[in-house]
Amino acid sequence: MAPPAARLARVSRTVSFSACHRLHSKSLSDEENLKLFGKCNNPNGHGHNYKVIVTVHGEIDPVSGMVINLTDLKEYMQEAIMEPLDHKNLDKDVPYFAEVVSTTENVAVFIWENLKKLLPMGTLYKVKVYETDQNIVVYKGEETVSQK
Ligand SMILES: Nc1nc2c(c(=O)[nH]1)N=C([C@H](O)[C@H](O)COP(=O)(O)OP(=O)(O)OP(=O)(O)O)CN2
Ligand SMILES: [Zn+2]
Repeated sequence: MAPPAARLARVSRTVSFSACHRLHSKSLSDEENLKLFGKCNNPNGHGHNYKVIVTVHGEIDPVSGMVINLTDLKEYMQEAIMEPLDHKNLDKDVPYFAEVVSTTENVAVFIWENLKKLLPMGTLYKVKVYETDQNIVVYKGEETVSQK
């Protein structure tokens, strides 16, 4: 008789962190930055209470009944999200954002790359970042093929 089919599931966990930032691109003049980013280019920055939902996918282990132990996922999210980002000035305290504009898109990529290093290979499925209740970014690790 055929063995029972493995069941695939997605598991999510949420964290919230507070941070401030300023939208400013080093590739643009001060005037261009102000025109592009408006109030978000305020030199002294502004703050958000970000919410992040991380989703992992994989087979439900028949012995443990888990795709991933949520206690482990909590620790990975602490290391990948809370420690580098919570109560930080993204642009000044997080080296990644010294050269990368601290948009929510790039915050999602930063979190993805950090988590990918910690999670079992191929299990990270989605990073969803709420900058506000209205402004939401989803990143699933996609890249375009380099033209270089
Ligand atoms: N594509 C993106 N656009 C913008 C981002 C971003 O991360 N990605 N970020 C901002 C600013 O950070 C800003 O804080 C958001 O401003 P706004 O849309 O005005 O949202 P608010 O909640 O401050 O204003 P409401 O009017 O209450 O919605 C801008 N653009
Ligand atoms: Zn902002």
